[in-house]
Amino acid sequence: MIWWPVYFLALCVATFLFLKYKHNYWRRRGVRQFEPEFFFGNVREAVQGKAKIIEICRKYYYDLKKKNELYGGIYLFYSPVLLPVNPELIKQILTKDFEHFTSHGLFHHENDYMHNHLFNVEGEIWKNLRSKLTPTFTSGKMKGMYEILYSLADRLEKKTGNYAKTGKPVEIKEHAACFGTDVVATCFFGLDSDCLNVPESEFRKYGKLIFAPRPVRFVMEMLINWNLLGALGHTFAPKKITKFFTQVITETVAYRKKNNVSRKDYMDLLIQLQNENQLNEKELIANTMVMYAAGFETSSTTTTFLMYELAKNQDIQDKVREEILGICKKNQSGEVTYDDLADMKYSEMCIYETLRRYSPATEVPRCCTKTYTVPGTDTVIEKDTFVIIPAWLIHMDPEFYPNPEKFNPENFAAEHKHSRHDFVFMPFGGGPRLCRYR
Ligand code: HEM
Repeated sequence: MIWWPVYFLALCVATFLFLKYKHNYWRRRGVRQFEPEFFFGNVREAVQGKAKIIEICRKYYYDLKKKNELYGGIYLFYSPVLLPVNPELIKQILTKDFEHFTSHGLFHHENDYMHNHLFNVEGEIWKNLRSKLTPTFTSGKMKGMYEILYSLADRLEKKTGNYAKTGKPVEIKEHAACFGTDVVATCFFGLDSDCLNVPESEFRKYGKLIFAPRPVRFVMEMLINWNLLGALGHTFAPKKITKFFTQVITETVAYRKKNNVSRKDYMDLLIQLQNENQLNEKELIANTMVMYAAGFETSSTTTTFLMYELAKNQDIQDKVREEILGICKKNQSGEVTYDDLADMKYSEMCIYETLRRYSPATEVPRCCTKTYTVPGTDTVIEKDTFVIIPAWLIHMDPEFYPNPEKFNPENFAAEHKHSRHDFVFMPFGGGPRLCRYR
C-alpha cells in the first residue's frame, strides 16, 4: 500500500516526459518549432475562441520569413503540423508532389456515411469520385444554373429594395447567406428554400448549424484516435444535421424517381450515377450535403465583404455600376447574360480582390498520405502529419501585395496578376484538389 504514491508519482513523471517528448517532434527533426504550451500546443487561443488558427500562425509566418526558412512546425495539441511559407514549396506540395498529400485531414470513419463526400475522401477514392462528379459543372450546366440564379436575383433585388426603403440598418451577412442558401438549394436540391422571405426556414437553420463553432468536437478529434472515436459513435457532422439532410435528399430523390422529374441539374446527375451503380444512396446524400455546405457559406461571405468594400469606396462602386449598366444598355433585353460575365473585367477584379483581402478559406488544409522528403533538405514529413497552407497570410503579405490592408482591385489588373508567383493567390486552394466550383 505504501508504494501507491510512488507508482502514481512515477506515472505522472513518465506522462510528463512523454508529452514533452511529443512537443519536441519538430526540434528532433531539425525543423524550427514555435514553443508549444502544455496540452494546447500552439492553439490555446483558438480553442478559447480568442483567435483563429490562421491569426495565431501570423507571427510564426513572419518569423519564419525573417529567418529565411521555407517552413516551420507547430502543434495542434500534440499533433505536429507543418507550416510552409514559401510559395514555391507550397506549389510543389499542392501540385507536383500532390500524391504525398491527397488528403484534407478531416475526421472520417467508416461507420459514418456523411463523411463520404468529395471534400473528405482521399487517395484513389477521391480521384474516382472527383472524376464522376466533374461533369456536374460543365459550362453548359453552369449556363443552365445561371438562368435559375437570375430568377432568384429578382427576389433579391425586391427584398433589398424593401430594406432600402425603410432606411434601417440591414445585417448584410445574413441577407447574403439567405440568398446563397436559396441559390444552392435550388441548384443542388431543386427545392425553393425561400430563405430570403422566410429567414427562419429549416435550410437556413441547418446551414447556420453546420458552421457553428464546435471547440469540444475539435479537441476530441485532435486528441482521440479516430478509429476509437468513430466506434464510439462520433460523426463528421452533428446527428441532427445528418438527419435533416438525409430526410430532405431521400425525399427529393424518391419524388424525382417516382414522377420521372428531370431538371438537368446536379441532383439529376447524381441519380444517374446511382442508377448506374456508380454511387450508392448514402454517397449521394453526403455529396449533396457537401455542395450545399461548401457552396453557400463561401459565396455569401464573399458577397458580404464585396458589399462592404463597395459601400466604403464610392469610386470603385461607380466603376462597377458603370460596367454593369453598359452591358445592360448593350443588350436588347436590358439584362446581363451568362456570356456577358466574361466581359465584366472590372467586377471580376473586385471579386478577386475581395477573395484576397477576405479569403473565406483562410488556410488550405492537407495531410501527408505518403512519407515525403522536403525537396533540397533532409526533412522527412511522416504519413498523417497535418499541413496548414496559410493562404490568407500570403494574400496579406506586403511582399506580394503592397499595402495589403487596402482594398485595391488594381491588384488583379492583367499586368500585376502576371508579374506575381502563381501560388500567392489561392482562395480556391490549388493543384488537383482545387475547388472547381468557383
Ligand atoms: C467563393 C467561393 C468559394 C471558395 C473561396 C472556395 C474555396 C475552396 C477551397 C479553398 C477548397 C479546398 C481546395 C484545396 O484543397 O486545394 C475548396 C474545395 C471544394 N469546394 Fe469550394 N470554394 C468556393 C465555392 C464553392 C462552391 C460554390 C461549391 C459547390 C457548389 C464548392 C464546393 C467545393 C468542394 C466539393 C470542394 C472539395 C474539392 C475536392 O476536394 O476535390 N466550393 N473550395
